[in-house]
This record gives sequence, structure tokens and C-alpha cells, in this order.
Amino acid sequence: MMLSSLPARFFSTSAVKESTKVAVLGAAGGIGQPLSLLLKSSPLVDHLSLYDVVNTPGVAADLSHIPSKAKVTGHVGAENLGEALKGAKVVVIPAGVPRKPGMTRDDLFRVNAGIVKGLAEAAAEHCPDAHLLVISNPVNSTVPIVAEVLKKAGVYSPKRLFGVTTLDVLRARTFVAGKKDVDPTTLKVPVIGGHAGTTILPLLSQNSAGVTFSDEERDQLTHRIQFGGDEVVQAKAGTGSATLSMAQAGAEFTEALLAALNGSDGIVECAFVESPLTDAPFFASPIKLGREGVEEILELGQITPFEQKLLDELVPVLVKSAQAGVDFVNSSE
Ligand SMILES: NC(=O)C1=CN([C@@H]2O[C@H](COP(=O)(O)OP(=O)(O)OC[C@H]3O[C@@H](n4cnc5c(N)ncnc54)[C@H](O)[C@@H]3O)[C@@H](O)[C@H]2O)C=CC1
Ligand SMILES: O=C([O-])CC(=O)C(=O)O
Repeated sequence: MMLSSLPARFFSTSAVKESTKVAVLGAAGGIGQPLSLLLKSSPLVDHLSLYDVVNTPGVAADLSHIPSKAKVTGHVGAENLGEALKGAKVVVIPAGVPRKPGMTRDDLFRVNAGIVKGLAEAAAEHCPDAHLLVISNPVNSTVPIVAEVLKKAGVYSPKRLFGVTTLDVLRARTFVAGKKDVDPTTLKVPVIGGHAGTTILPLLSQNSAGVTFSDEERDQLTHRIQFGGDEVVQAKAGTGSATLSMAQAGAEFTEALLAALNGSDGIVECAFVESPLTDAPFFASPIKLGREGVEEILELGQITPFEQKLLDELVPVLVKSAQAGVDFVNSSE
């Protein structure tokens, strides 16, 4: 099974060059399991390494019966984390607790900051050259936490650290397509900023189909994309947040990055990375991916006064969230 939204060139045999190990940390969880399922079937993965504090032997045994290229190994418990990470080219991190109704993503900081910090420390030690893809919330703080840990270990490269915001892009494509009767599989909508509420800013004016919106449609769509996560949290009524759509998003971003690392040209994805575009140290925007990870952070292009106002409002929030991450690492030394 191939992820249908990726162009066929991602899968040409010439693009698959060296042995590629991908580690999933939090692999037994709601996101981790379907994400691992999708990655098991990727022709770009040779070794899928599944790590969690529980249940990975079972998940690994289950997935290993699927006839695809990737070898699967399961690693459980902190004492086996090093083995899970050793030699990984890409590490995807969906470890941590999800929201319940009434919570914000920031409410997860208390638990997830420590989990992510510990995993980043292990990655710095066991796979210092790996590309790290952070899914764990609050992304606006967990990505700065990982950066700070890697800096302290002397192995940080802004080209290799990504907060995964692909789900915001999937939602933007789906919701716009639903409203305007265009094909969601080919539609592109850049989503910039961060990954929480009003820090998520879809640039509806730059949609690739050239569709236009009334002010009311624009306001409704923008709000729905910003709070799409809450829709799922409400509907799951205390049992968690988005897992299946996030697995699809995580697999799509991972495969896009792997293809770029293997030399496929012209791959552009939105992601939350260290960025010079605004006063926020980390910012999501369209990024050209290349053989070393982030190749070029693209300019935002023409944005409307409506979008500019929301952008001006969200930047200080991102600055504060990033600082909370940095302070956490520095205060827990
Ligand atoms: N970036 C994004 O767009 C999205 C992010 N998320 C976030 O992803 C995270 C995971 O969500 P779910 O998979 O639904 O949660 P879950 O609770 O179903 O799974 C989390 C997994 O992490 C594991 N875990 C906990 N501590 C760990 C550690 N120290 N090392 C390794 N694994 C550990 C747990 O055992 C569990 O299997 C949450 O923080 C959630 O908010 C969720 C959806 C979208
Ligand atoms: O809403 C949440 O807590 C999970 C998440 O990040 C999303 O679905 O975008």
C-alpha cells in the first residue's frame, strides 16, 4: 500500500538508496500503532524500530507478519531505548498523553515536557545525526524542548528538527474541499504559525485551486481548521484525540522527508522548524526538503490583511510557548 497523496516518483527504485531505519517512540499508542502500520508498508523504510514503555513486542510481532520490505523490531522499557534508536535515520515521536475534553494542548505540558526531554536526550546520545519529527503536544513547546536538549548535547542542527503540523494541512485541504467542491487529494493549502488554536493560521487565500471565499466562509473555515483537534477530542468524549488522521499525517510527512533525504527534488511540506520568518524562534511554514532535511524555508508570499492580523497576534504566543520549553530544560538540570 502506498500513501496515495504522494507522487509516484517518491517510490522509484532509484530513490531508495541506503538502508533506512525509522524509529517510532510511543509506538504502542493511539497514534503510534496506525503510524507504524503505514510505515511498515512504505517502500522507503528498511527497518522499523518500535519503542514504547509498554506493549511494543506485541505490536512488532503483529506488524511483522505483513509482507513488505521493512524489518520490524520491538523495544520496550528505558533500558532498551538505546538499541531502538541506534542507527536511526528518522525518529518519529508520538509519545505522551493526549487531551481530554476541556483541556488545552498546553495542559499536556506538565507530563509531556518530561517525556519528550528524556527521549531527546536518548536520541542525542544514540542517534545524534537523526532527523527528529515531534508529534507530542504541545508542539509549540516540545519542539523547542528538543532543540534545547540537543544544543546542550552539542548535536543540534535546525535542518534535522521538525514539529509535525501536517494534520493542520490535511484538515485545511479536507474542509476547504468540502465547502467548495474541489478535489481534496490535489488541493494545497499552506498552514503556518504553530500547532494550537489561534496559533494555527491557514493561508486560505493561497489555496492551489484559486477558490475564493466570502468573509463569513473565510472566518468559519479558519476557525474550523484552528480548532479541528477539539472537534475530535469532543467526539471521542474522554478517550483521546486524533489518532488515525494523525497517523496518516505523520506517515505522509515521514515519507516526504525520506524521499527528500534520498534525493527526490522539489518536495515542499509545511512543518514547525527553527525559522527566521518572524520574531518567533520556531514557526511553521512551507519548507523545501532536501538531502540534509530543511533545505530552504520559503517566503510566506502575499497574505491578506485578515491573515496578517492573525499572524501578528499569534507570534507573541509562539515566543512565549518556546520560552516555556527552554525554561523547562534549563530548570530541570
Ligand atoms: N502534532 C499533532 O498534530 C498531534 C499531536 N498529538 C499528540 O500526540 C501525543 C500522543 O497521542 P496518542 O497516541 O493519542 O496518545 P496515547 O496515550 O494513545 O499514546 C501515547 C503512547 O506514548 C507512550 N509513552 C508514554 N511515555 C513514554 C515514554 N517515556 N517513552 C515512550 N513512550 C511513552 C504510552 O505508553 C502510549 O503508548 C499526544 O501528546 C497528543 O496530544 C495528537 C494528535 C495530533
Ligand atoms: O487536539 C489535540 O489535542 C490533538 C492534536 O494536536 C490535533 O488533533 O491537532
